[in-house]
Amino acid sequence: MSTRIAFLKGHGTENDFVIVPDPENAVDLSPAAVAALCDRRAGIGGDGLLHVVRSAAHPEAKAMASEAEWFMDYRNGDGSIAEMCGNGVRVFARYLQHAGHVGEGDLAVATRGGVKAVHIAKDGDVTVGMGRARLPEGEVTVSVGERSWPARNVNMGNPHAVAFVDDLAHAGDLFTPPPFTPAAAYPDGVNVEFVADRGPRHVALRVHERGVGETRSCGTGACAVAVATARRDGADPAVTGTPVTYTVDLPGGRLLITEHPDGQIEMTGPAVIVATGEIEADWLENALR
Ligand SMILES: N[C@@H](CCC[C@H](N)C(=O)O)C(=O)O
Repeated sequence: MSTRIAFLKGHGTENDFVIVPDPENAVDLSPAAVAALCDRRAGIGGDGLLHVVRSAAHPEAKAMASEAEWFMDYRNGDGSIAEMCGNGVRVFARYLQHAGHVGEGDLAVATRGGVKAVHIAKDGDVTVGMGRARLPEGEVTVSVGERSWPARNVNMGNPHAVAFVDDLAHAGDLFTPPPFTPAAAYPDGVNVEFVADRGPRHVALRVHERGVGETRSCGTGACAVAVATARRDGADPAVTGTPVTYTVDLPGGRLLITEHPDGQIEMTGPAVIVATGEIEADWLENALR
């Protein structure tokens, strides 16, 4: 008889994830297995996968176990590993609540980008403390087809290139990675955000996610965009002593990003569990042949 592996499906502003609860880290999730599960036609489908493991049971998270019981082992849809996923943390927290591991209020989640403070509000929104942005110096250029734009290099634990455009349609087809220069700016690839103004402290973006393609939302991308836009507009909370909040519209919904005077960034938005099910282990084995 075929064994089955429990899974859930969830999304945060339509950045969607296959969720695999595996407290003792017993499920073998090779890059090929993750890519098969995230395949939208032959698998379950998702931009990425959230492997839910007790921190104490994962070699990369053991050191964080005293601060955070659960580790978000995040994978991109192509099976690659990323340092951080902002929407993923919110959906991960929603899963922990759904499974009865935590209630509303505050919790800590271990990630490859460190321990993140999360708040599950009564109204359903989930806020995550994303840490500080790093803004490496240097000129970066990104291209789509014949067009090129200067971009701001912003690191939110994972790398981003933020380009301001007049019209989001100019970014064209973002399924394939937009080429960038210089190559040395992003030795491990990059997430690319195209941003257009919508009003005071209000922007809209489209994104190509490294290891995925064009997605309908990217949490770290929204944070990178808020910081890049604030600096472009001459707003730096570290200088003024006043927090700055940007409304960021993405194809899949809206995120609110606040940067505090100490540089800490908070992101708030929805996180939804859509379905629960079982993966046929035989199917997965065959898919990997
Ligand atoms: N969707 C995520 C970002 C996921 C990681 C990214 N594709 C990378 O490779 O860095 C988010 O919500 O932040």
